[in-house]
Amino acid sequence: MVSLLSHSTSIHFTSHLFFNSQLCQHAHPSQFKFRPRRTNLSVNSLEKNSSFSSNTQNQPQEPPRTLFPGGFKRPEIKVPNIVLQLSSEDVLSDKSALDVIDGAVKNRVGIVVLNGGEGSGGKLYEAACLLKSVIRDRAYLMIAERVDIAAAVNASGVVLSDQGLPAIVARNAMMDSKSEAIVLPLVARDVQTLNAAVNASNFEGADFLIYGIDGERDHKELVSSVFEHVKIPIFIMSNTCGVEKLFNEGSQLLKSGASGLVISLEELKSFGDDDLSRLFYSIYVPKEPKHEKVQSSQKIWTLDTDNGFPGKKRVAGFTELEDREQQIIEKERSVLLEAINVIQRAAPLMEEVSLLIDAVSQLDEPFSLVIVGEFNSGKSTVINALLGKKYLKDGVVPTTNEITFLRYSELNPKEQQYCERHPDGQYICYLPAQILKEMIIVDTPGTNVILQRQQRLTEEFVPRADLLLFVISADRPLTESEVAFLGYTQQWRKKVVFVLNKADLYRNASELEEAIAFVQENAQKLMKTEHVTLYPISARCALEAKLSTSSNSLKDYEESSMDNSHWKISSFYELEKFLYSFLDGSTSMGIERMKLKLETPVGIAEQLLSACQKLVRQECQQAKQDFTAVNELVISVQEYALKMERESISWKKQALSMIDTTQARIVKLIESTLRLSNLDLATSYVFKGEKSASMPVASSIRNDIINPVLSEAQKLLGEYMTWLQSNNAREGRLYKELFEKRWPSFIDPQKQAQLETSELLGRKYELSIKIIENFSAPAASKLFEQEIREVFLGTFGGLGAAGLSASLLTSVLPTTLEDLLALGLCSAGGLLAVSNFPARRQKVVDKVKRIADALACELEEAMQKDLLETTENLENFVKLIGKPYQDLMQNRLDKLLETEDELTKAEEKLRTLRIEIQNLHIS
Ligand SMILES: Nc1nc2c(ncn2[C@@H]2O[C@H](COP(=O)(O)OP(=O)(O)OP(=O)(O)O)[C@@H](O)[C@H]2O)c(=O)[nH]1
Repeated sequence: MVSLLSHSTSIHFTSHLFFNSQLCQHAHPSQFKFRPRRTNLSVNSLEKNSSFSSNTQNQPQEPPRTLFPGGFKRPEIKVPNIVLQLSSEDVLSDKSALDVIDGAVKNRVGIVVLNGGEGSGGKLYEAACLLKSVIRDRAYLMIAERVDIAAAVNASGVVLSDQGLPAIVARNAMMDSKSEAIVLPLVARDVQTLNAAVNASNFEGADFLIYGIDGERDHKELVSSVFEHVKIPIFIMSNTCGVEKLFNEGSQLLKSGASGLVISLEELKSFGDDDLSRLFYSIYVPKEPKHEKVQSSQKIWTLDTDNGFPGKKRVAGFTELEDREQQIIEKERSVLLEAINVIQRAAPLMEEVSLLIDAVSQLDEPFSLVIVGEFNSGKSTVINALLGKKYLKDGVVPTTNEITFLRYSELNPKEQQYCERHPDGQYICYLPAQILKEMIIVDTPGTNVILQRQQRLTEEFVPRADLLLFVISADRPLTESEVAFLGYTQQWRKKVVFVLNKADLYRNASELEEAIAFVQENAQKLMKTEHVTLYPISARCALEAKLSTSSNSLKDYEESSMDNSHWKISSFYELEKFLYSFLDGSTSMGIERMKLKLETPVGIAEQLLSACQKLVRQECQQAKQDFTAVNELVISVQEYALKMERESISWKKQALSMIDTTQARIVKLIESTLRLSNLDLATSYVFKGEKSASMPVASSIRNDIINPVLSEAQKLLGEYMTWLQSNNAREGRLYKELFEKRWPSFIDPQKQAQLETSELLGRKYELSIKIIENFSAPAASKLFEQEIREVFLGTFGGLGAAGLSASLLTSVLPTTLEDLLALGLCSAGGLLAVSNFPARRQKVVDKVKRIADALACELEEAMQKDLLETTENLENFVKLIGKPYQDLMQNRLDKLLETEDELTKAEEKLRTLRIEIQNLHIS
């Protein structure tokens, strides 16, 4: 099984090893993962996407969800592990239960199964919700039988009983409800018999089994048959009572091959953490010295395996090149580690980086030949034929359910092979076959199967392959789904060797030639190459031929195949020759192998880096747009200022017209007062001079004109200020909301709280109101009175009574001109003085106008200042709230550009490395 997690953590049993499925569903927009940012796939489209079904090409192309073709990743189950089985009553009525579970998922328990018990669906749901909130993503939460509840609480999967739903139905229903999820749901079976176990694992594609045993007999059956036939993890549920007994039984079962125990809440409470640790460690034995024989009775799970392959580490290759290869490996390791670093920084949620981490950890491993093809195409038979013995099972229905590594080991003569499930989940078989001395052969589950888990396993493994042996069955040469799968392998730029198997099915040579031409022609087109390596073979015949010879050594077989002129055998020999030549470092093929091996991680790194580049480029673009947008938003406040300026004109007009009207009224009053005919007034001024009482005109100016207009002006300016402030506050709020809505992730609540609009936009100056407040009506009226008095005095002071009496005549005459005429007639002596009267009066009028104009000017200026201060206030406010956004965006942009640069440098280093690998040659 492919491990997508760091091997450095491989031996820890519990929580942190679990794939963080929740994480997958909540990608931060600024952080990339190959996640369904936009996908909202229906079940149908999921199904279409999930396998290379024959109609794949006719479907509208969805952008890929991940680099894996189906867009899904399998959840991984770490073994050994503890499954905690609970009922809803356990969760709902036992108050201490949640604390115990919380502690357990932190340490030892990796899977929690919730049974309905006697409770209703409602109770089960309630218990599931509680459990989910406690467990979070630290362990898998599985619900027994109820797919609906599992989906509703976003559980990791379901456990089905023997009589429960078919696994595929349950899986599809879960996927339907989690259409955004990238991780496939888990489906487990609760079984009691060997048949049910085999059925669930091999035909249903269950992810793991819970196997209930009852007593000694069951125990023996388990060891002898179930563990032999079933490769998926098996967790044992025993009815043994007592902690000590359970402990002993558990440790024996673990040693025999069980993946873990199923325990109840009661048992969990009585087992301490230490007991559980002891239980797991009891199955480990000290690491055997390399090269020593592996005893099947004593499975070894070494604690210090730092990669997926326990066993000896060696690099195949011809001596002359070994040093050079080793040098390149060392350089490659450092370049790749750097690339991993950059990728993890550029796209922290890109889980595919685990492919590269795995590939780096396997740099020292032997070459891997990975056999792929549709189910039933004869992959296992091809491998058996290569190995010279029927090590792997074959059959007409899908038989390979796990990625199986075949590695070399010299076993004792009685033993054929020894297989074990590595804690990382990989299935490894050690065989004494010659060809494995130089390469690891990897058997994969067939593609185009109804069992999605198997399909995913193979897809996930493809990037790690050094060479793919693509087995095509002669009875269906190059199906549409094979074409799609081939396309996927090319996405990873894999070298592919084609095998047209079951060639014995053709009736004659011309049929065979036709099929070869067909496959070759299409493969050339698909792989866009002139040269396609294709071997038509009959693995079955080749195996039979090998088995019929006394020894399975290459030499014997060679002789036997030479004797046998039949092409069915000789063609297989050709394939074998090709593979062996591949292993010989002294030949160009051997160099080719070395290059392929070295290029595998480079290819993965290139893919990931280019995906990262694309992502970072997109983010950069987005960041630039955001940066421009935020700057534009800050600047846009100037438009608001202009708009306010425009609208303030009408306010100013109103205020000025008030002054104008007042001035006109005062002028009118002055004109009507300053008349020669206004004898009473004149007399009173002339005779009483300064001592005369306040004139009625003055109080009229003050009380009837200025005072009312002042209060009116105050009201108007108050409204003006309110208009300014409310517009400002509204606009400020709008800006604040705009920033927050548009870039919600940038908000720092603490800082934001300090930026309350009311405070920043509150009233401060109100100059225009002050101008009016400072305008004193008594002072103004006094001034006017003074002026009027002076006019009278200046006119009549020197005339005496005669002049004045003459003016009596005029008291009935209405106009000033008439006044003058009358005066002129009456007293030529007073003419000069009196004739100045209109000019004096005009002076007063002018003075009034001047005062009014000055006031108007002052007020307009103050109103303008108020306006500017308010809009500036808003501008400053917008600048202030925009600043953190501008800074953050600038920062983000700088970081992205830096990351882009780092990615480019990493790509350049990879390019150089690739060239160095390409330049490897036999000296
Ligand atoms: N006629 C003929 N049958 C073959 C040949 N090779 C394999 N078969 C048969 O094809 C069937 C499938 O073979 P397997 O080797 O199990 O195929 P597989 O690809 O490993 O199948 P999965 O593991 O299920 O993917 C078996 O019945 C084999 O006996 C061959 O060369 N000729």
